[in-house]
Amino acid sequence: MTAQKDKEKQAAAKVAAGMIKDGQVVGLGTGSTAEFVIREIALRGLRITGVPTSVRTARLAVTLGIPLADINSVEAIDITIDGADEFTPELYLLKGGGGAFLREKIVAERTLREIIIADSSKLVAQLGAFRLPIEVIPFAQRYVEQQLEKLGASCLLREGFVTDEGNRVLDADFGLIGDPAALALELNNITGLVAHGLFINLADTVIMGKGAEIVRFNRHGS
Ligand SMILES: O=C(CO)[C@H](O)[C@H](O)COP(=O)(O)O
Repeated sequence: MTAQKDKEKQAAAKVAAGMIKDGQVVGLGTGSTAEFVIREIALRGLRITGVPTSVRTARLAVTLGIPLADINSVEAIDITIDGADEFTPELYLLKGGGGAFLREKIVAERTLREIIIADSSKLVAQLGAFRLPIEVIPFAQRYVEQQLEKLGASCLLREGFVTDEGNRVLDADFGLIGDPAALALELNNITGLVAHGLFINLADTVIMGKGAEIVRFNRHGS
């Protein structure tokens, strides 16, 4: 199963790498799927400047000889390739299994094209089988938990995990999420909640490996 998933991830990564042009500023995602595209960029000798979404990704890129830029030194990011834990055909994403979703979301907000690559297990009709990651500043942990409980979630603290920004992650179970856009707005209003893993209207395209095929999903109007 894992071998099949890896083949699908790799096939999607190859297609995504083919969308990158020399000279571009490229957002580099985090996770096992994103790793395939980072390796593919190095393998093809693409002359890009990478903007990493995590310390983990930065380390991998440096090891592979990919030049990096600080996000605050670039005016725009041409294209970003990242993974997701779940996505719907409408291109709502649930991200953050790897805990890098705050930086991933900032990079996604700043990129001209957000491309998500995935194996076929990530496609769902409704988000929420995967717990929703929520990044909180340590001081607000209990307060945010209480607010999430009021919204119907049960939370698990990701034990022993600290984000690249020094924060904690709560993995929240909301059950299946009927209206991700509405939930995202509610979460955005909680003080001390730094980021959540719902990506609404951020992905332009999902490239999914499915067996020997590649299936593309495009956001309406993008
Ligand atoms: O959001 C993420 C990290 O914060 C990853 O994209 C997501 O967890 C998917 O990971 P993988 O490609 O290993 O399945």
